[in-house]
Amino acid sequence: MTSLLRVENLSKAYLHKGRWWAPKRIRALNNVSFDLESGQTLAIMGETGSGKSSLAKIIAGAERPSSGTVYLRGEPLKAQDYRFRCRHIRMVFQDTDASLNPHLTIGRQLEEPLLFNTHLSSAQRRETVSEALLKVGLLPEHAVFHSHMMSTGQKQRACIARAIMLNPDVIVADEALAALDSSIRAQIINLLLDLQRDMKMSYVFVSHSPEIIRHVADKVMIMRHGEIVTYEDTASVFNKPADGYTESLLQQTYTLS
Ligand SMILES: Nc1ncnc2c1ncn2[C@@H]1O[C@H](COP(=O)(O)OP(=O)(O)OP(=O)(O)O)[C@@H](O)[C@H]1O
Repeated sequence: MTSLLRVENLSKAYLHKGRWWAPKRIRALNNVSFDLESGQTLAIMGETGSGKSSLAKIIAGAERPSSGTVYLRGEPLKAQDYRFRCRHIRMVFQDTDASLNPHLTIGRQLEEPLLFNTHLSSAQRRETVSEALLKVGLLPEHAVFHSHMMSTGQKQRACIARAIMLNPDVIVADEALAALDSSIRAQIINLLLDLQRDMKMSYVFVSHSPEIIRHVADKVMIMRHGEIVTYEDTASVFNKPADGYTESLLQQTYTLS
């Protein structure tokens, strides 16, 4: 059976240009391959610089791979096909202030994906924005707010609302919970789980927190130096860590509540 998302032999190298020395190639990803099924959550863990964000950005189309292919339902995704990818794969980031435009109302920002990707009338767009705000636990009235009028938790809810506007298949969350305090974090996790159940989305979850990963993930991928060290069911990874590196990552303490 065809997987929802297939990542095949993905590699990424960055060129670090120095002023006094020759450009240096940094290999961020090296032949990474995996499959993600519909409705499942994959968590990606690894030490700083292991390639997690590079992988997340390439899946979401925010970065181009040096080589390799991402497939959605068996169809290869082309780097230039931004509109198609936008409909199906959306990204949620840690920094809500950088993600939201301070000059536009929340409603306008949520409406944008509808403007560019649908033929809905202005009244239908307003209605869809109100529905999305309610789905993420905000009020239709928040449509006229600017981001500076909202708490960090509310801003992350607005970012999630924007991500779900086009009913995507996959949401890529890169440390999306890291900036939240623990009680808000628990609420947002529950929101994401509810949305996943209702909308049958798959998640790719980059996180440093073993506790969150244990709670949300079906599968865990452990990365090191741009390569996959482990890719297994969550229970197997936690019950029997394959190596000392995985074990040390799982022993880091973060709190869920
Ligand atoms: N835009 C970029 N330009 C140059 N080098 C980059 C760029 N993005 C990432 N890198 C390099 O690629 C490697 C992998 O970085 P990446 O951000 O993917 O790792 P990470 O596991 O997400 O790290 P962290 O947990 O610190 O976010 C690192 O050596 C990093 O310095």
